[in-house]
Amino acid sequence: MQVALVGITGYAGMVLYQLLQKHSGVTKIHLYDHKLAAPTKLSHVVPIFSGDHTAVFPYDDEAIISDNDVVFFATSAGVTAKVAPTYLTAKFPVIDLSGDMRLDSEAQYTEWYRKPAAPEKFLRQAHYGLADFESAKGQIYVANPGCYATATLLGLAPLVQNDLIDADSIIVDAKSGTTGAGKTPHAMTHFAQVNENIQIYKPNQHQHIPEIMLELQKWNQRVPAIQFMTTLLPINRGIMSTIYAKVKSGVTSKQLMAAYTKMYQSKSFINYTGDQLPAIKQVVGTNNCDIGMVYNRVTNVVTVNSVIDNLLKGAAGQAVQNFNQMFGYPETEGLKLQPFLP
Ligand SMILES: NC(=O)C1=CN([C@@H]2O[C@H](COP(=O)(O)OP(=O)(O)OC[C@H]3O[C@@H](n4cnc5c(N)ncnc54)[C@H](OP(=O)(O)O)[C@@H]3O)[C@@H](O)[C@H]2O)C=CC1
Ligand SMILES: CC(=O)N[C@@H](CCC(=O)OP(=O)(O)O)C(=O)O
Repeated sequence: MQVALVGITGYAGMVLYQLLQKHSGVTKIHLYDHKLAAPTKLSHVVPIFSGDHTAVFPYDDEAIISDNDVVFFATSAGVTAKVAPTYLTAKFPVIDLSGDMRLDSEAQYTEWYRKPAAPEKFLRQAHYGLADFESAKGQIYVANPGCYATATLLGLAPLVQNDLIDADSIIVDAKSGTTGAGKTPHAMTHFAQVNENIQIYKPNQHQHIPEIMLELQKWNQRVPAIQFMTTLLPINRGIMSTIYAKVKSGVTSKQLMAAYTKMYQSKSFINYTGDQLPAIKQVVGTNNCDIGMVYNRVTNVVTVNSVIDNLLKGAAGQAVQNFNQMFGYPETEGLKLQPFLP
C-alpha cells in the first residue's frame, strides 16, 4: 500500500515513519509538510534522519488523494478540523493522531481545545479508534485516541464494563513524560523546569476528559464524571495512569482479578500484571499497555496502574494497530517491538 504521512517533523510523526518503514504491507511512504514550497530531502527537513534522502513534499490534499491509499495525520490540534471534510467527502481513508475528530460535538471541541471545530456532521462520521475495544475495520476516518485517554480507558475498562465500582468514585492521577507535549519547547517543558521537578498542569481542564467520558458512558451509562489530574514527569517517554475507585458493595477481590484476567487474556498488546504494579520502563519502546491492580480491604479502594509509551501505544503504535484493522493486516504487523533496555 502507498501511505501518506503529514507531520514528519513532529515527535509522533517521526516514530510513525519508523514503524511504517518496517510494515510488510507498506510499499511506499509519501511524506508531506505544510511549511515547504518545493520537495526537499528528509535529511534536510529533519536532521535526525541524516542518512534518509526521501523527498518531503509540500502539503497538497489533491496529491495525497491521488497518489496514496491512506493518509496519517500526525499534526497539531486545529489542522485536521479544517481538512477532514475534504477527505470524508472524498471517502479517502484517514488515520488522525490529533484530537480534532475525537469528540462528536463542535461546542465541546471548542470548549476543551479552544479552537474552531470541524462541522458536526463530519465530527459524527469519525470513528474513535481505541483499537483494543473498537475495530476500525470498514471505517473511513479514524480518530486515534489521546495518550492519557488510552492508558486511562484501558485501565478502567474491566471495572466499568463489569459494573464493579461505585460509578461516581473514579479518581485518575495521570503522569506523562515530556515528549507528550510535542517538539516545541515552552516554559513548562524547558529542561531547567522539567529536570529534577514534578509539576501538575491543566488541573481539571485536560482536553482528554471529554473523550474519556464519551467512551466510559458508552460502556456504562451510570458513570457521571471522573476526577482527572495530569502531571509532567522529568522523563522523555511514558505515561502512568494511576486510577482509584471505591469497589461496589459485595464485590470481592477475586471478582476484580477475574475481570482483568478475562478481559485481557486474549489481547495481544495488553498485559495484566496482577498485583505487580507496572513501571513505565517496561513498556517504553513497545505498543503494550501493562496494567496492575491492588485492592485495599481497609478502605475498600481498588488501585489500578496502567502504563504505556505515549508515542507508541499513545500515538503512532495505536495508529498502526488501527491501520492493520482498517486494511485487514494481522494485528501485530509492524508492532512486534521490545522495550528499550536497560
Ligand atoms: N506526543 C504525544 O505523545 C502524542 C501526541 N498526540 C497528538 O498527535 C499530534 C502530533 O503530536 P506531536 O508529534 O507530539 O506534535 P509536534 O508538535 O511534535 O508536531 C506537530 C506536527 O504538526 C505539524 N503541523 C503544525 N501545524 C501544521 C499545519 N497547519 N499543517 C500541517 N502540519 C502542521 C508540524 O509541522 P512543522 O514542524 O513543519 O510546523 C509537526 O510536524 C498532535 O495533535 C498531538 O496532540 C497524540 C497522542 C500522543
Ligand atoms: C505532557 C503533555 O503536555 N502532554 C499533552 C498530551 C498531548 C495529547 O495527546 O494531546 P491531544 O489530545 O491533542 O492529542 C497534554 O497534556 O496536552
